[in-house]
Amino acid sequence: MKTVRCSILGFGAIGQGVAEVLLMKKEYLESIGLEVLVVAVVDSKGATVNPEGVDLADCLARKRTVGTVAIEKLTGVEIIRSIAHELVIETTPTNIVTGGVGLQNMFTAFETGKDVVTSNKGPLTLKYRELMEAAKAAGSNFRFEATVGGSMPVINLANEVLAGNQLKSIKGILNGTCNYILTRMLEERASYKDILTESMELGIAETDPTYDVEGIDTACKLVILANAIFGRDATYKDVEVTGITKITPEALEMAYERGHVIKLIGEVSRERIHVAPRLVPINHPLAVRGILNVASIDTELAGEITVTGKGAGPIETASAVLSDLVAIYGNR
Ligand SMILES: NC(=O)c1ccc[n+]([C@@H]2O[C@H](COP(=O)([O-])OP(=O)(O)OC[C@H]3O[C@@H](n4cnc5c(N)ncnc54)[C@H](O)[C@@H]3O)[C@@H](O)[C@H]2O)c1
Ligand SMILES: N[C@@H](CCO)C(=O)O
Ligand code: NA
Repeated sequence: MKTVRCSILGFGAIGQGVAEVLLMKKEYLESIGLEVLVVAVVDSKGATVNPEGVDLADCLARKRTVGTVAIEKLTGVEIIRSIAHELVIETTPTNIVTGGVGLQNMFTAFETGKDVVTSNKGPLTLKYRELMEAAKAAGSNFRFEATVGGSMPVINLANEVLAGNQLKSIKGILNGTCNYILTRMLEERASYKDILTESMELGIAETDPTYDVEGIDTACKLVILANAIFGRDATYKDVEVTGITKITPEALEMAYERGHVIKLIGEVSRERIHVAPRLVPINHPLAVRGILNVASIDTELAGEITVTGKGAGPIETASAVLSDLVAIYGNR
């Protein structure tokens, strides 16, 4: 049995989803020879630490009742430096202005030779090249399938499953919150404000939901795809961005009467990165509903390959974190 010691930095919707999935998948992980021991859980107020393994069920219960896991006043960086472990699971909020605490966590993880699996888009949007170089210099694994499309495989699909195939573009819906809002505004005439509030309660919206509705979140994901799949050196400023805040129920209904839905469509190629609301025919493969994401990958050898799946949500996103963890440590 191989023991993988890890920290979970950020214990909101996704950090808690990861904890639940690690509890659910304990037997499966053992069946492939892995014992995953969480040695520290950190939120904005502090940490729970145990080098022998924290009690995840207790952390989840305390987070729900008391609102924090803080027992010790330790930050992510302090945990990374002081507690022996192999893997940092980084799920703090996305911040595309400074990279947030996630950027420091990731650089410190690589500095100390640790692997990183993350759902946090900020650091990858701002400093992709620097992070890759730091990971490479340290000989660390760095995987981030959860950053784009949540549970929907796209980064590993493009780079691993489709290896050798030159890719021309990726086009699709990469924000679950916007798709949920647009779907329910059209189908139930629900109010924009109510659905946005519900999205926050469901744990699918960003910590700052303007990131979702202004198209910023989709832009970040396109930057990650541009860098990770198309070999570009892009940052947020390379993206043309329009969000969904000006879409009215009347516009959605008028489009529908003419056989179309309005979707927030992102597209990335070697030449251009852009996101904006676009008309999509009702029966088109990109016309997915609710929190679903979809990505159409235009390939050199295989034509278009389209995937769809839940783009947000704690357990769904944790499924991508789990697959990255297994890809690093499992004997597949
Ligand atoms: N919610 C989703 O469906 C989803 C899906 C894919 C990716 N993501 C990304 O995953 C990350 C987490 O999203 P979330 O929905 O869980 O956000 P959230 O706001 O629910 O949780 C963020 C957590 O980070 C903690 N935190 C804040 N500042 C911190 C600090 N300085 N040190 C330690 N912890 C700190 C908060 O206490 C909270 O526990 C974000 O980067 C987001 O973009 C979210
Ligand atoms: N807020 C994001 C989470 C997934 O990255 C969304 O709604 O798609
Ligand atoms: Na994904």
